[in-house]
Amino acid sequence: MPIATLDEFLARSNSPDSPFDYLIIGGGTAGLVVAHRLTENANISVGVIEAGLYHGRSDEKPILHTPGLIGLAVNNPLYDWILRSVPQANGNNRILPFPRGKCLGGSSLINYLGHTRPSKDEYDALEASFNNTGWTWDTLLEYMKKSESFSQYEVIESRGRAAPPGSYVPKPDAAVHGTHGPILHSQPPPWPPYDPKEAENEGSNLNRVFLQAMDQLGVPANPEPCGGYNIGCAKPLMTIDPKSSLRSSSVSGYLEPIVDSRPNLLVLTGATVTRVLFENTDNSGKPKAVGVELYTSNHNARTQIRNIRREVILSTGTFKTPQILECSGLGNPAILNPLGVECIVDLPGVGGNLQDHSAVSFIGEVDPRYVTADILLEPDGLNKHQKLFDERKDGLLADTSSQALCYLSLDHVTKVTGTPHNTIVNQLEQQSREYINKLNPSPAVQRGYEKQRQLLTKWLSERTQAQIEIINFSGHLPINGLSPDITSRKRYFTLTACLVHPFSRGTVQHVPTPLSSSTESQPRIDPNVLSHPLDATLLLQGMEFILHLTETEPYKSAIKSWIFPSELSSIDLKEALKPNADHSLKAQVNDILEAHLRSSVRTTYHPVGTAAMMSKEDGGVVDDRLRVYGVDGLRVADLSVLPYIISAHTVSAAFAVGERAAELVLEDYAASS
Ligand SMILES: Cc1cc2nc3c(=O)[nH]c(=O)nc-3n(C[C@H](O)[C@H](O)[C@H](O)COP(=O)(O)OP(=O)(O)OC[C@H]3O[C@@H](n4cnc5c(N)ncnc54)[C@H](O)[C@@H]3O)c2cc1C
Repeated sequence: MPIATLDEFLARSNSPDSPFDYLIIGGGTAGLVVAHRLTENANISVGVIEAGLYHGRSDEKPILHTPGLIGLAVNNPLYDWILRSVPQANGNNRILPFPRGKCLGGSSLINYLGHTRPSKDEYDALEASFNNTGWTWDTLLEYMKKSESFSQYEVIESRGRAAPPGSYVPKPDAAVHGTHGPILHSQPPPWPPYDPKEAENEGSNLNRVFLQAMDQLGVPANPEPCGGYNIGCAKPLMTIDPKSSLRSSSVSGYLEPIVDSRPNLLVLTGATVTRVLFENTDNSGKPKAVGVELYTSNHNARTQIRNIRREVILSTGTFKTPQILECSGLGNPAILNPLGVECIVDLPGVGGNLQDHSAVSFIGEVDPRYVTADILLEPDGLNKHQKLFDERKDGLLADTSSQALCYLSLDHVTKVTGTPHNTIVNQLEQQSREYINKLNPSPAVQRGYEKQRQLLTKWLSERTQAQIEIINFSGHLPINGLSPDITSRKRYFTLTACLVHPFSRGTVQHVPTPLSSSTESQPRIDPNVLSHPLDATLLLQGMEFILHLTETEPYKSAIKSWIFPSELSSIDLKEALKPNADHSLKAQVNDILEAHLRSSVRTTYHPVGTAAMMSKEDGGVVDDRLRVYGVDGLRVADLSVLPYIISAHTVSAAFAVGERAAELVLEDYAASS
């Protein structure tokens, strides 16, 4: 695939007859969607600048493209920015990892492949509660469909007919899935397969055990979680090509098919944009974005790209977009001035409002008859599954260790834990008032937060809105430095409780690096995890739910011992979880859970919100056409624009934001041509 050199890129941007109309910064998930759609019009010239590299077509890098190997690209500087938080006061001062894709394809090339969608109300609230015209479930559904291809209706139906009782049998609704989009979706076959002749261990699928136990707890399977109602258990769709069983990403779907055939598109890699350049910064009119400054490590120098005819579009993601805005003089003057950056537009919301799903995992050993991802860590197991994958596109490598997940309303959770709903939400008003005052001195930002808080509070009591997600991973996730014992061929489960709608808000801020430095400057990330007291209360409810799940058959019989937290092994959980349990036994469990929360809470890599699409008076950074307030010629198209986090893993939203951004740009192009 032709990637331009810096000289070629500069030559194009300086050429009098074909400079770029649009310059997209960040060739990640949403950025490549915008590049693809804009260059469908041969009259529009587009440049893309990506800090990472291009890593070849799908069959060239198993570590990126084989589903069963997910996670191996994380922490590898070839593919990952390897960002880190500041120490978290409410998490025992630990530093939390924030992986982010650094490559063409961005985070869609290193993520865990799950494809989920939020509830209808969550997308409708973008318009209804925040006045973002055209941002509703109905419009976003069309963008999600436009980005995707799903075609396995018959395969799933026939597979369902052979499914043993308790298996998850999806019933995809053709009305909510796209069939002609660039991102391929599939439902990988379960492993071990349903056919008893092929199964070495029929009845050894831990996901089935999870679903059966959930059913016992009154949480049914949701056969179509993508249609606007996501409560219940599901085995999610995956961004996996059903023919090759390889990852489908923004680079394989949106870029590779067109890059050789569209002369109006030029891609530069290995170049990190440091700031946006403006004209009219002398108060002679609105500042107008005309180019960018970038840094290339192989030249160890900064260069300027100018002459952008129409717009610069930032698609650098939730952490880098606010950093670039701040470096460009857009942000809170009280933050910019000490950094030595002249503030050209006072936008106090830049870099605030950071949200992510916080999460806590539990790990235990299960009966060795269960087929779990741990097998792939054993040389003979890996060989066997590599052969299955190479010959039949099957086995553990064709899927992501068969995740099954479940979205639960607060009502579902508290029915199981027995905690009265009131005791959870009674303190909320008072706690939130105190929280807002501490959050940010800007009245605009406080107003925006208060609007979000009202929405989140309403959703707390709705049975159609998820508050907790439980993820079942068949295997031992490498968490808190723990790794599985592979020599003795043990098998494990990891159950994770995620907080879906956190009340806490964090920040991302630029940290200056000397111009001569050879390292790229990383932002200061403070997710401020569990800073709102309700978040800890809610997450503890999710954690207690997991204990009930593990005390429910058939999950209970599958478990041999607790690994993480190991203290659970010495507790009679059956007694402790009874409604009339002995007070001191209950207190012992609560102490274990509280300590586990503080020592292991992390996030699930779904950050949003740092350039929020809200009115400027509410601390917003972009309007509903994604234009940055106070300047001309600058838009944001990535997940930093979502004002609040949704009850879904976020890649489907990133594709939808990219599709919508492209349409908005094209509408404005048509109107002004
Ligand atoms: C490890 C991991 C697992 C995940 N698992 C899932 C999952 O299973 N399901 C799901 O739905 N979601 C998942 N997500 C989340 C999802 O992938 C992201 O939310 C989504 O891809 C973000 O898209 P984006 O366009 O906002 O940003 P990105 O895709 O991150 O794109 C930003 C791009 O900008 C580039 N860039 C940044 N700064 C600069 C600069 N200064 N100059 C030039 N280029 C720059 C980056 O290198 C990157 O290519 C996961 C994420 C991670 C990291």
